[in-house]
Amino acid sequence: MPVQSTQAFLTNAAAIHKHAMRTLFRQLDSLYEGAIVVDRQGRIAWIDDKYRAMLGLRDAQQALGREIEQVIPNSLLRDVMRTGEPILLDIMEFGQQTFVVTRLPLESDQGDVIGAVGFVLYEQLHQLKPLVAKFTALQQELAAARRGLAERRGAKYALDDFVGRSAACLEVKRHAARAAQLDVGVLLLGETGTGKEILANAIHALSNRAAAPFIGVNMAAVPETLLEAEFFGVAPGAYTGADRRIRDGKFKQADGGTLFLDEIGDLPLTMQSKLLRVLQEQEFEMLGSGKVIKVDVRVIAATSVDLAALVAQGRFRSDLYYRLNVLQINLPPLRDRLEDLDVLCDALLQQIYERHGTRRRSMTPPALALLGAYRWPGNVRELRNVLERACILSDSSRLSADAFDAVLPLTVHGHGAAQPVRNYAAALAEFDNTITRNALDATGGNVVAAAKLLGLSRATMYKRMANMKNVTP
Ligand SMILES: Nc1ncnc2c1ncn2[C@@H]1O[C@H](COP(=O)(O)OP(=O)(O)OP(=O)(O)O)[C@@H](O)[C@H]1O
Repeated sequence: MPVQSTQAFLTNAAAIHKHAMRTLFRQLDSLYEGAIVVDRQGRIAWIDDKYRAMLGLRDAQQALGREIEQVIPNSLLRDVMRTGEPILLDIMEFGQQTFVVTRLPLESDQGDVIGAVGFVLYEQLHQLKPLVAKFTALQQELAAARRGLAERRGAKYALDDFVGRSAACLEVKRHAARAAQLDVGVLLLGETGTGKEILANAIHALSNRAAAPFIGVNMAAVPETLLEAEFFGVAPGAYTGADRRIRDGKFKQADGGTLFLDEIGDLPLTMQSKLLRVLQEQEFEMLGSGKVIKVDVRVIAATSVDLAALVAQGRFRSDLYYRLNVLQINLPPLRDRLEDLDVLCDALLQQIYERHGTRRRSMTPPALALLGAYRWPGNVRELRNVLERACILSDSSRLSADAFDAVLPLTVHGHGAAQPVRNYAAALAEFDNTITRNALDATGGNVVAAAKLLGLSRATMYKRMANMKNVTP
């Protein structure tokens, strides 16, 4: 184009616009693979033959006048009318097919939205194929991850996993089965390693919430400053360093299911009132969002401390205590149900065999008698740990009392031999090491539980462990 006329053309903005629109519409007409129009009520007012054929409709009459979603379930044309905003490029699924679509609102001369038009683009579909393939693959991955998460979030144990046939154990199981029928707060009381988590899982699995998630939080393991975020989640950018994505809290994750609050006695007072509010109202605010989220969650709490004593000392809110304690189940320590030792050993040895794939083992009567003489401060968890180590150290398929010599803490063997006179500091350090190691053994390496057993804070426990490393080669 000569310079003169180009300039004339460029200065005439209205002409350019008109020309561009004519070109666009001419091209669009040959670009799209199908088109559909809905009226203000979201009913199909017009559909072209190409779109009709893609949707598998015999004639236009099968579509005209019907609600758009009845014909195209994933249509967003109604949203376009509601917002008045176009959706210029989107991927829409229709059965097994994936369409790349454009949606525009239709306006009257007065600017009122009177309907919407949707196009399926076709040239672009070809060009966007790698993108569509990636989108489909990502969607499949997401679905698989969601399925995996749901499985992992479900109950890990059933009532049969709570092993024992003593009267005390059967009583516990009877209470648990009853608790499953009632949608009320349950409080599980028992020393560390008595199976509180197993029982909480089992109650969930037997309840009519079984298909929904079972989510656990250990109050002793989450630092006080993080508890609120852990419970209620964090909105994107709620504070400096917060994730740009929403992080759901445990209440949201457990929606429809059961939330297991382990070591509830460690819940700080400030969080106790917040927890009480959620339990009463079944709603909470996600941190940094101000949005109220409604949930339907059943809470099972557990503790190894005397919660009633904490209430008496004013360290645990009595109203929260009553709310959690509608039904109480007391789990007996292992030393009070030693008649279960043989069935427990059988079940645990079977688990060890399944996990490690080594040979099947059984117990000799003297070995059982030796285990029966021990006090088991770490309860069934400690028993499992002791059996596991005996299996590693012994080649025999029948575990004799000897197999436990190097495994059981000193107390069970007694201190018969005369002890040499030693330097006081060295003896004290050795004593510290021994009880620290014993507590860790008793709890299967669980530092929080071991600190509890010794009546130490977590920080002191870590200090002891560090010292232990310094002394022990
Ligand atoms: N009744 C039981 N039957 C079979 N195994 C059990 C039983 N009780 C406990 N265990 C074993 O002990 C381990 C610890 O159990 P669990 O975590 O349920 O105890 P807990 O009371 O919740 O302990 P903590 O108070 O330390 O959290 C389990 O992994 C399981 O191997």
